[in-house]
Amino acid sequence: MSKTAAIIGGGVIGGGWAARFLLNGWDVQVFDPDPQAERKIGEVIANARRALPGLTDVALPPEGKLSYHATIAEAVQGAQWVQESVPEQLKIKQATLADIQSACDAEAVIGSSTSGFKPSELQQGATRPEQIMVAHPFNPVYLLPLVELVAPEAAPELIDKAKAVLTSLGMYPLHLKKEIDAHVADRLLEAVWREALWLVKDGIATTEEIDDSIRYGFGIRWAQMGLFETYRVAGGEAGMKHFMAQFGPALKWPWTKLMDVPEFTDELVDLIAGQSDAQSGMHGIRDLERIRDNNLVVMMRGLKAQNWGAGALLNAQEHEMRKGTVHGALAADLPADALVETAHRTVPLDWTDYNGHMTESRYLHAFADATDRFMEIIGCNAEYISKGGSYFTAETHIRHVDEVHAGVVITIRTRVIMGEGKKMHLWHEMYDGDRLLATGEHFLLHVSLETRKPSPAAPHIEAALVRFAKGHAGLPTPEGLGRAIGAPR
Ligand SMILES: NC(=O)C1=CN([C@@H]2O[C@H](COP(=O)(O)OP(=O)(O)OC[C@H]3O[C@@H](n4cnc5c(N)ncnc54)[C@H](O)[C@@H]3O)[C@@H](O)[C@H]2O)C=CC1
Ligand SMILES: C[N+](C)(C)CC(=O)CC(=O)[O-]
Repeated sequence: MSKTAAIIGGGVIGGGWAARFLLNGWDVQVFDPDPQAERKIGEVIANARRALPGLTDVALPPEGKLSYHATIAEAVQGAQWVQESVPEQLKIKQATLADIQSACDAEAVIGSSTSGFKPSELQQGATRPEQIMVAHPFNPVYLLPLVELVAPEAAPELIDKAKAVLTSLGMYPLHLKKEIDAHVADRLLEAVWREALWLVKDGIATTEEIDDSIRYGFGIRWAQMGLFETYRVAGGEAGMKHFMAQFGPALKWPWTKLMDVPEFTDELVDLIAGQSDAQSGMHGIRDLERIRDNNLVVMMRGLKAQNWGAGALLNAQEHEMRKGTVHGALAADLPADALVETAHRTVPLDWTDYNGHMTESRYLHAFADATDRFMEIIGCNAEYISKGGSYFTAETHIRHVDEVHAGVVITIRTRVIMGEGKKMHLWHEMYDGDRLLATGEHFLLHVSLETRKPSPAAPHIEAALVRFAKGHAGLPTPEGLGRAIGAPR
């Protein structure tokens, strides 16, 4: 069944939602009265196409279909998810939700992107209040996984459905059981924002100095452990109680201005905007978005390698994406006489270099991942390795045949040239569609991780390897096999 999302309001946040759904294979139907909406959403989606597909090491499904509609009633037709992202004004939101409910499927999830309104406020006057929930995302919606889901009155099945959809989009639904103004994350952000305004107004620090105090320090820390886990570590061996004993008294000192809000005068707005222009005005907004996205991709892929926080979420998404596909299959599920597809992934943003194409070390990275996947296929998986058997690479030869850029989906197909006893000789071919990009020839030895010396592979692994070696022996010899760099002497 095709999956359809309706995006009502396609500004910064609606555009981000449109990209998140579209790039995960959903059809997206947009309504926004702004005549510039199509252009603006197109620019957000273009940014998302650069950044999102390379986050995981498995390619996303083919993009869905994007369409623009003249009315809300038309846009919500057939949608299983309707996301409202109109301006943060209660009256506009309530009127929009009423229009949505008069035309949408009664089974659809209606999510509101509201940063601050409670579901009970949004639901006032609604025909089916229990269908409306807060689904508060974070900018950029196509990269950041968090969605605060607030729906105290919704049926548990609707919540489960909403969680399942968001998870399938690679998002992290944080289900809050109680409604409160500004939910949880914006309460925290608001406290920091308020304090920062005071610091500028009082002439203590500039916008740039405040940003530096975040991005060179606790901002990096928060991205991986949050507040409480970070402070637990800061308590040292004595832990959280010691931390609280040490810093608890400071709560009573005048370290914050709490609810004391600076008056929002033109002077303050000009002061902040002027300092912000001086700090960042040399970059256009789309440039800043791309800088932000590059940094987020690199950070999230770093966390992915650690299998931690937002990175662990990417690994879980990838695991689901592999299920039931050739990328989750094992030897017995695959024909012995055909090359084995060991990778199908998008070239991530951080794999390119100053020449504007995939940098050479990433060819080895991609081939090494393909070898790992082939090892998994023949049974040399994490469990087997934890018991002390594995393969070490003894020799590698890579040929760079053609260029490839970030965002391109590459496929690697693998052939066993020789596989018997301890020896495994693999030949990888990397393609963009039919275009050969590179080949990788790798010779590996099975080893004991205890002695660090070559050792026989377990019988089931050798059998799986031999099966492919025999099946592949009948295929034509690949061009370039066994080649060395023929330097004149
Ligand atoms: N900008 C941010 O950082 C975040 C905003 N939000 C929330 O998302 C919602 C939207 O905010 P933004 O995207 O930032 O605003 P925005 O101003 O960028 O976009 C709002 C869009 O709604 C359209 N619009 C206006 N009236 C409409 C109507 N009656 N029907 C359909 N579309 C209409 C406008 O043409 C515009 O494209 C707000 O509730 C906001 O609190 C949530 C998370 C972060
Ligand atoms: C400023 N804001 C309240 C609209 C911010 C959010 O709601 C979340 C975010 O992306 O920072």
